[in-house]
Order: sequence, then structure tokens, then C-alpha cells
Amino acid sequence: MTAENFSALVVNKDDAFTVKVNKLTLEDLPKGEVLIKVSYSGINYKDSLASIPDGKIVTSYPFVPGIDLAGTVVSSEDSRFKIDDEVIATSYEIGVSHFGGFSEYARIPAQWIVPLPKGLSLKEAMVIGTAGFTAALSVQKLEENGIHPEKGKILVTGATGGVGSFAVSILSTLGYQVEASTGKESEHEYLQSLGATTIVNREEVYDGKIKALGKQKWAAAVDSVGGEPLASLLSQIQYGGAVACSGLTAGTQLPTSVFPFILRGVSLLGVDSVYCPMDIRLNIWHRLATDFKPANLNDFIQQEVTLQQLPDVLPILLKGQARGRILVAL
Ligand SMILES: CCC(=O)SCCNC(=O)CCNC(=O)[C@H](O)C(C)(C)COP(=O)(O)OP(=O)(O)OC[C@H]1O[C@@H](n2cnc3c(N)ncnc32)[C@H](O)[C@@H]1OP(=O)(O)O
Ligand SMILES: NC(=O)c1ccc[n+]([C@@H]2O[C@H](COP(=O)([O-])OP(=O)(O)OC[C@H]3O[C@@H](n4cnc5c(N)ncnc54)[C@H](O)[C@@H]3O)[C@@H](O)[C@H]2O)c1
Repeated sequence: MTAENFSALVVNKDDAFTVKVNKLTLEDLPKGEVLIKVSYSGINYKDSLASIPDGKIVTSYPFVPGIDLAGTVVSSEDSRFKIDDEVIATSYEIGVSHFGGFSEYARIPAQWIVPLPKGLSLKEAMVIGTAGFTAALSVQKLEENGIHPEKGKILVTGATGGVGSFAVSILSTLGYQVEASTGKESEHEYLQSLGATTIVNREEVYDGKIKALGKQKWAAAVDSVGGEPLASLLSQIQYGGAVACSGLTAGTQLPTSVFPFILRGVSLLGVDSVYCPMDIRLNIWHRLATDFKPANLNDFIQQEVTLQQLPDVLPILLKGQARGRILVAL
């Protein structure tokens, strides 16, 4: 592989929808000040959506998905970055309308790039990826809204997924009692190893009925599932509690009522990693390298795959079969 002729995963929508590894040249890459030799990427739910015809993520074809990448600067027209700097680039338009991380090279605007923080390797940064970043942002939002370990148990939904696994681990590292909700009987040991204090089945959160108000079970929740489970857990949050909402794996509609908000003062906190401002972004990556950093990041790796394996593994997240993170080594 050379910069003149390198491999990338290309999704295309001609007569048929295709997802395959192609050869690209630097001329194929979009505009940007910094050329990066990509070392690692990872798979997020959004990347799996980008690899199906009706995923509503990719804005034009042919396209290279991958919302996350970490690598080494090859050339830079911006004084903030120089050759051989190790960097992370996630979110913004990357993997949506700007060619992303499922590629041996990426050209990225300097204002979207984060210097690799001390305390993380490129590989560790991509084990964390947008999923871990979103979990960290969710926990920080709860802190900012007065949630601390003495308040009581914190629920994490979709606990075995990328966002969920990191939420369990970060909350446990900070001394919270974590109740992990999962539909996967086989993954209880995994969740305990990440620091879950207790594990509940999905039905404990949502049994098919959404009450206006239910028993007050949790001080707060990190939710990446959305839909009816989110509506149901909102009615079971303690007085003055908060819920950080980041995802939609169970659906986009939120059939709740005003009661948790007006009778219990519950706060629903929106979490967006994509356009998260750079000052907050730098601080979150710093925390992920220090007080939020899990003891053993290898525990989160479900699988390490190559570009060639991506067409087969991308659907795993859409089937709800994720356990932690799938790392992509370039
Ligand atoms: C890592 C982060 C994640 O995983 S987030 C999960 C993945 N995201 C999704 O599944 C969202 C995909 N988008 C959609 O389904 C649609 O665009 C939704 C949000 C339903 C809106 O559809 P529709 O009512 O047809 O309007 P539209 O597409 O014309 O957009 C309306 C305005 O909203 C904006 N918008 C759209 N998508 C995003 C986005 N992802 N982030 C921020 N803004 C978004 C559009 O630009 C548009 O605004 P404007 O009119 O251009 O000012
Ligand atoms: N807001 C943001 O900035 C942001 C950032 C990252 C991810 N997300 C969103 O968060 C969600 C999770 O992303 P991820 O990368 O962790 O995905 P993932 O596939 O790794 O994890 C999803 C988890 O949800 C579980 N799940 C699926 N359907 C469910 C249901 N009906 N009820 C309960 N649990 C269910 C799965 O078993 C899995 O554990 C996605 O919707 C993604 O789009 C948002």
C-alpha cells in the first residue's frame, strides 16, 4: 500500500447497493488541511446504518464510511498539526458527507482534529471511539445536573453495546452503583467484569406498559436505547433525577407524558457527540485518558477486524448483537 494506491471500504448506490473494499488515490479524498495515515477505526451503530441502503446517514455516493479514526499526520497545511503527530478525528461530517475512517488514508479539516491525549494509545482511543466518548459525555451531563454516587443507583440501558459498556465502566470507576439492563443472558459476567453492581432484564425497565409514574427505582440513567424503554424508565426515576439520552436502538418515538417532569422534577438531558463543541470535546478526551479511563480497555473488544471483514461484521450492531466494541485495524 502507498498513499498513491490505498484501500478503503466504499459503499455505492448504482444499479445495486454495494459495500466493498476498493483502491483509492489521494485525489479521491475530500478537502482538508491534514492528511492522516489511519491506524485504527471502530464500528458505531451509525456506521452500520451507513452501510445499508435506507440507513439515512450517507448524503452522497460513492462514499467511505467510518465516523471514527485515529492515526498519524502525514502532511499538514495547518500550524496546529505537524508530520508524525498522533491524532483522533471523530464526528462532524466524518462518515456522513466527508470520507471517513474505513480507509488507510483520510484527509480531514484541522478544526475537527483532536491531538491524542497523553495516557491513551491510538488503539485505545479507537477502542473508546464515539461510543465511549458519548458515554463519557452522558456521565459528565449527569454530574453537571447534580448526580453523584450518594444519590443512589444509576441505570444503564443497552448495557452490552458500545455506549452502554463504557457507561457501566465509567460510572463504576467513579464509585456509582450501576444497574445494567440487558436482554442478553449470556453477557452477565461481561457486565460484572465492567463494574455493574446489579444486572436486570430489559423487562424490569419496560414490561410492555408505560405508566404515568412508577416506583422510584433509579437516581439517574444513561440511555442509548430510546423509544418505549426510555419512556418507561423516565417514569421510574427518583425525585430530582436525570436521564442522559443519546440513542435510538429501540426506536425514535418517545411516548412519555409530562408527569415525570412536572411531578418529580426529572430532567431529560440530550447528548450529542457529533457537534459537541471543541472545548468540551478536548476535556472529555482528557477525562477518558485520566479519571474516566477503564482499567483494561482490551475487555471491551468484541472483535478486531480488517477492512476486508467489514461487510460481514457491520450488520452485527443492527441485529443488536454488539458486545462492547468492534475495532478496525488498518
Ligand atoms: C453518532 C451519532 C448517532 O449515532 S445519531 C443516530 C444516527 N442518526 C440518525 O439516524 C438520524 C438520521 N436522520 C433522519 O432520520 C432525518 O434527517 C430526521 C432527523 C428524522 C429529520 O428528517 P426530515 O424531517 O426529513 O428533515 P431533514 O432530513 O430535511 O432535516 C431537517 C433539518 O435537520 C437537520 N439534520 C438532519 N439530520 C441531522 C443530523 N444528523 N444532525 C444534525 N442536524 C440534522 C437538517 O440539516 C435540516 O436542517 P436545515 O434545514 O438544513 O437547517
Ligand atoms: N447522540 C450521539 O451522539 C450518539 C453517539 C453514539 C451512539 N449514538 C446512538 O446510541 C445508540 C447505541 O450506539 P452503539 O454504538 O452503542 O450501538 P451498539 O449496537 O453497540 O449497542 C446498542 C445496544 O442496544 C441494545 N438494544 C437493541 N435494541 C434494543 C431494544 N429494543 N431494547 C433495549 N436494548 C436494545 C443492543 O442489544 C445493544 O446492547 C445508537 O442508537 C446510536 O445511534 C448516539
